[in-house]
Amino acid sequence: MTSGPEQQAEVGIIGGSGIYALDALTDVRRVRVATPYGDPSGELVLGELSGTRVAFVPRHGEGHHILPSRIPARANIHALKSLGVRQILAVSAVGSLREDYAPGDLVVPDQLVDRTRVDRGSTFFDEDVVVHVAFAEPYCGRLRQSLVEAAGRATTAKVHESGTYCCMEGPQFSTRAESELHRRLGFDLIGMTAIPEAKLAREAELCYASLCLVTDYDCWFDGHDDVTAHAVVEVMRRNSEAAKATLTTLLAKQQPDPDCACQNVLASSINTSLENLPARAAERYRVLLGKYLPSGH
Ligand SMILES: CSC[C@H]1O[C@H](OP(=O)(O)O)[C@H](O)[C@@H]1O
Ligand SMILES: Nc1ncnc2[nH]cnc12
Repeated sequence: MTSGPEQQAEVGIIGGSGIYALDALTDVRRVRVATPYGDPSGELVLGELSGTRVAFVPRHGEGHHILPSRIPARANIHALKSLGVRQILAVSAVGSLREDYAPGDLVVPDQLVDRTRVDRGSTFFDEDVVVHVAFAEPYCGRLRQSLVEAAGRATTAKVHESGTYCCMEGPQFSTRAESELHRRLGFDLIGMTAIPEAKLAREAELCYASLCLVTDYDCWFDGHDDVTAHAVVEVMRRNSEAAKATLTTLLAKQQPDPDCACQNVLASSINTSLENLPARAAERYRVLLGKYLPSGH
């Protein structure tokens, strides 16, 4: 683990489309963090927000050059964990699949459906150790509640307390038939990035919640323009202050809960005996499994 309090953070913030920096951070320093899973999306920005040590990473990289299928989510989450982060707040632009979730609204999703198609590196534990984490509730309930309250206090935007986020592969947006299908399947939001981020945060025993900004009605709604990338970024440009104000307000009050189930999930999830774990595996997984490794490792 990286040492020195100035190299540590309590909360990780992952920025999405339109959120490539946090201007309100003070005492800022940039760090390059190496991980067993390669390089994160870029340097991590360490700083203080509302008195909380924060580490920020824009998932698409600065200048938005990483497509959803190639986001190095394992490296991003591992890097945040190695800096001491216990909670992750993720920000995303999403399309809406229902009329009452309108562009400009904020949504804190409570459910997630994985409709990605390619291997995005969706587990840390891909050799020597087999882990099956519980994922019935993919987001941390406590952190979601804090986001909902903070958004209500910090903005005048409409805040929706729940929703099912469907993660598609992209990078192309949906056809009209797919958009209709997603609606009929009961999904509320469409995006391309919550998977594998949420799965990996759970495996890393981090509380994880997402603040979604509705940018469009995808392409199902007669009378509304079909989504384009430029339209998404333009709506984000107009509404990103609401997301940033929500984060600032949340961090002024939020305390990590060491007893949260998210932070102890591996206690009931590791199938492999760690007694005779090869040394190179212990090394690879030290940041993630440290507290479960037998002494001597
Ligand atoms: C720029 S439009 C499509 C792009 O926006 C969303 O990204 P993020 O979740 O990082 O805000 C969507 O998932 C796509 O990656
Ligand atoms: N309509 C849409 N589909 C997929 N990802 C999105 N991100 C923002 N709007 C989106």
